[in-house]
Amino acid sequence: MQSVISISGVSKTYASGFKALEDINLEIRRGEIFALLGPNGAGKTTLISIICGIVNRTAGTVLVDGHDIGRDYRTTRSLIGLVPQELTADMWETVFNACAYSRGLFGKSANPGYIEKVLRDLSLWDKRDAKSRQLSGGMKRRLLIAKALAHEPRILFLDEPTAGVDVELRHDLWEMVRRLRDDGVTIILTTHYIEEAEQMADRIGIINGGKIILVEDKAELMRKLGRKQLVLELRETLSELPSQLDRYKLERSEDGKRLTYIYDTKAERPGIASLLRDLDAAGIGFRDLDTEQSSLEDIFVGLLREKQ
Ligand SMILES: Nc1ncnc2c1ncn2[C@@H]1O[C@H](COP(=O)(O)OP(=O)(O)OP(=O)(O)O)[C@@H](O)[C@H]1O
Repeated sequence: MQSVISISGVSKTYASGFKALEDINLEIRRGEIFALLGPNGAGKTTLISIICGIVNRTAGTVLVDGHDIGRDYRTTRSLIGLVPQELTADMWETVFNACAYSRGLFGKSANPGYIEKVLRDLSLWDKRDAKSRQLSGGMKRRLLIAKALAHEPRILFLDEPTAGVDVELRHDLWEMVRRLRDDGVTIILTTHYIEEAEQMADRIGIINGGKIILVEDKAELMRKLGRKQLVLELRETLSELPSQLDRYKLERSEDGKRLTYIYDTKAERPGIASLLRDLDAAGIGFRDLDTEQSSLEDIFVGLLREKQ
């Protein structure tokens, strides 16, 4: 698939001397939902800000739809809609006018019908004459999205779109993002909510300490690293694991009351049946058992630990 954003060799050292990004190479595919996942301070906002031309890079190149962000700033910026992390809105402007004004900033001719559609999609039409300061926090966030969409961008950046929003709005946003993607808009979202990446993304990039440590199809990532664990609550405390169980690489809890078996869900023989038989043969009884799918969170935490 063709890249809509090509980032090569991008580094950023802030004036303070802090190196926020180091040699970032990343291709964003046209029409995908790409989640940039990373802990606080990883460099997500810095990277987005560079692509949007808000922060200058120290080294490297960024092409947006084939245009250089330095040389063709006006073109690249007009292709992009940015929903910032912080709630900033022109307090005195009405919802409708704020959107119409945003559109005008990009030199697009007025199109009240389009603005109406955006506001309706975001359930803001009823509030079109309200001033921003009269909106609730969730509505302000919707307004930021409406403003970012007002000039019909082909690429939408959402920086922590659901930080501090309620579950309902979060699901509304996810639905809207999917609709935009269906219309051919490329979406890049940053998040540290793993659930968000898991729910939404086609591909996931993990960034930590200013470096991209992994980029992968979400499904592939979950498949490759997706493991399940079986936890057995033992009937009696086990002080030592009998050697005939070695091949299962069981993990014994410190208090000896629990055994954990990690298995690959894709394996032809995950080995559960034989484990239970062998436990029985070894005289180890259990009173309860539970299985857990390792989530993207486990994968993420595991990866960060590995890279440290
Ligand atoms: N203007 C600045 N001057 C100096 N350092 C900065 C500046 N802006 C950001 N940084 C530092 O760069 C690093 C990356 O910040 P950035 O905001 O890109 O992280 P982030 O991944 O978006 O974090 P969060 O999830 O908390 O939003 C942080 O250590 C931050 O303190």
